[in-house]
Amino acid sequence: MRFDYVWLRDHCRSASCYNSKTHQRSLDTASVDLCIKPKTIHLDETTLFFTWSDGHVTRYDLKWLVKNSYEGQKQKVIQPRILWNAEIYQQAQVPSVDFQSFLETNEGLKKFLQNFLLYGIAFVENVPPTQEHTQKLAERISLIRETIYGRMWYFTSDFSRGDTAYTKLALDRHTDTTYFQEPCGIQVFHCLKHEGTGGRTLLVDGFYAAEQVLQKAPEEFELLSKVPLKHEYIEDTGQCRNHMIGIGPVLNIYPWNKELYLIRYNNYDRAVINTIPYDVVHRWYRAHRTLTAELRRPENEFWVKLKPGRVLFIDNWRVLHGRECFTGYRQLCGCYLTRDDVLNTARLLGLQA
Ligand SMILES: C[N+](C)(C)CCCC[C@H](N)C(=O)O
Ligand SMILES: O=C(O)CCC(=O)C(=O)O
Ligand SMILES: [Fe+2]
Repeated sequence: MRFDYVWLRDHCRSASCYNSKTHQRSLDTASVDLCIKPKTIHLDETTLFFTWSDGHVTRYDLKWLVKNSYEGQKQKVIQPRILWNAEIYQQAQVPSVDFQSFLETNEGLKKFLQNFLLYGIAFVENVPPTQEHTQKLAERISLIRETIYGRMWYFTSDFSRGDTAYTKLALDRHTDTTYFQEPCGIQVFHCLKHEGTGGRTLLVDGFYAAEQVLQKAPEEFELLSKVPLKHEYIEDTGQCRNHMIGIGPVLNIYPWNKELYLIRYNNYDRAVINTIPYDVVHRWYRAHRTLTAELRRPENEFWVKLKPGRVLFIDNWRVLHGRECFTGYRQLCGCYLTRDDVLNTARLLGLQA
């Protein structure tokens, strides 16, 4: 491990530099001389001591340094996951959590969140089929993210909004709200009614597909993670007028450990490509095709029929959803959740997130 002297001064946990009650830094980092060097360095069994030229002493527990070093972080993931195709997911026999235990016990909630974090999807069973009960579930783990679609939404094939979701047509796999600078973190679906045929939900682990691209064509994975492009939502129907634009690459990775954290994939809502130069755009289409081929492999498709009482939570930064075309009357309700607040709940229950 290697540590920079400014870094070592900046992270001093002495009472005058750091408030351990609020967990906030009191030291003004801008007042640290960028050429700072310790006057003396001393090491005992467990601790490293630095005395700076003004006499201030900084001490570091060696274990703390190991944990917080760049070299240490590089080997770790922020969020442990189990990547899946249909077979892996089905074999895992991930249990659903019951409505009562989800709402009333920390164990139920923790079990649910653990599965959700690992697989990017999770179900709650025996939920009374109403919008109010669905909202209760949502508010147990997070804050509802209000969007142009409302807070809790309730939709059927009435084309009340200028989007294909509000029809009976099939929808190919995609993530939602790619046209937001920060796409919604979690999507909640509860089918309250369906009298008719078809309408099954398709789920595909986008990170599993991306991992296959990384193995087969690493330069294509790299391109998809480097090249930013736009997604756009233009609505002009009746009272609803909206124009949203979101910019970012298809694959978003942390640079220090190359861990994927967000896939932005929606071929319907992808805007005109004008952010990729001529000499790159063809390679980008090739890379996009490779990813699409992985996402479309039948063995990666997990199909479920949503039923009243069974609420589905989808990690919209990871798992793509779609639907089969349908006939008859079909009513879906749900909402989006803010990702920060789901992760907050998970961390407070002791989960790594
Ligand atoms: C879920 N709800 C029906 C409210 C919204 C649908 C949004 C559909 C949009 N094309 C997208 O993929 O973001
Ligand atoms: O109707 C469905 O099952 C899902 C439609 C959809 O993709 C959405 O609402 O985001
Ligand atoms: Fe969608």
